Amino acid sequence: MTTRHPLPAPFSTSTTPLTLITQGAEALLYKTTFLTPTTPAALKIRPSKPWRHPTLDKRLTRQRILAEARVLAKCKKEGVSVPAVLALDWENGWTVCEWVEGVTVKEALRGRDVAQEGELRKLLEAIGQAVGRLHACGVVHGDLTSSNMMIRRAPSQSQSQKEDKGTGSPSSSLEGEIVLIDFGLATQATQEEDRAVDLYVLERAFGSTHPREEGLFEECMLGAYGGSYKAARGTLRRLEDVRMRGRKKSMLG
Ligand SMILES: Nc1ncnc2c1ncn2[C@@H]1O[C@H](COP(=O)(O)OP(=O)(O)OP(=O)(O)O)[C@@H](O)[C@H]1O
Repeated sequence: MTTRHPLPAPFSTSTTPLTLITQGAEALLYKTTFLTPTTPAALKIRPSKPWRHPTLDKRLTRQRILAEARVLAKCKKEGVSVPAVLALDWENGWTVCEWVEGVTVKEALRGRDVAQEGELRKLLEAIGQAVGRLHACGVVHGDLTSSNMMIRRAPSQSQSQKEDKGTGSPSSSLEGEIVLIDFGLATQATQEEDRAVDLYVLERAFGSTHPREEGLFEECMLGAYGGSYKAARGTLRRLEDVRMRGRKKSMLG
């Protein structure tokens, strides 16, 4: 994939190849290397927005980069599984993070064999625990979806999964550590309501992206979440209110 966006220094003069992974509304994500030629890294560039006033644009870019890096640093410190921040430059709008070898939960579930129910249950429980650890340290993700969580694998496993995508072979396994990514909308929040809304966003996104797996979401993912930290049960009770409000809202159109 190529892009017309100019790369910021030092990447514009680097001899390391950059592979564009995704180009979202806010950022471009490249795979590259950092510090050593064999250390893979994820480079996230937030290009300047030509329609914004330059001063405002710089301020917003700086705020978002710093907010995301602060949350990632806090999570790392508290033992939540997230990519480590390796470097950042808010003037030029980029962050470099540790590269997570693996696939997104979305990709893994799309390529899954229906017979793998035991593995699916374990995966949903691991997601519940990962989200619980995040909430326990006072962070709300803000955009929890199956695209924003990865299953970390050994490089060889990850390669064979890519080759066997969709064949339902054993290599499309759901096993591995859950790593939460994309903290662009994350906030440091300690309110029960914020955590409940975070879960509701995930529940809705999961139901529409993975209707086959939706039935196990409550039992496995929310079940594991409920036992993952002290205030989790209260958050689950609050989730019921959030759901009710969601239903009323959709009935009223
Ligand atoms: N640290 C990482 N290691 C490996 N892959 C990553 C990493 N960070 C992101 N990715 C890959 O790049 C994709 C996009 O990343 P991310 O969600 O952070 O970018 P984004 O542009 O903000 O996306 P979105 O538009 O969905 O919010 C992910 O779905 C994942 O496949």
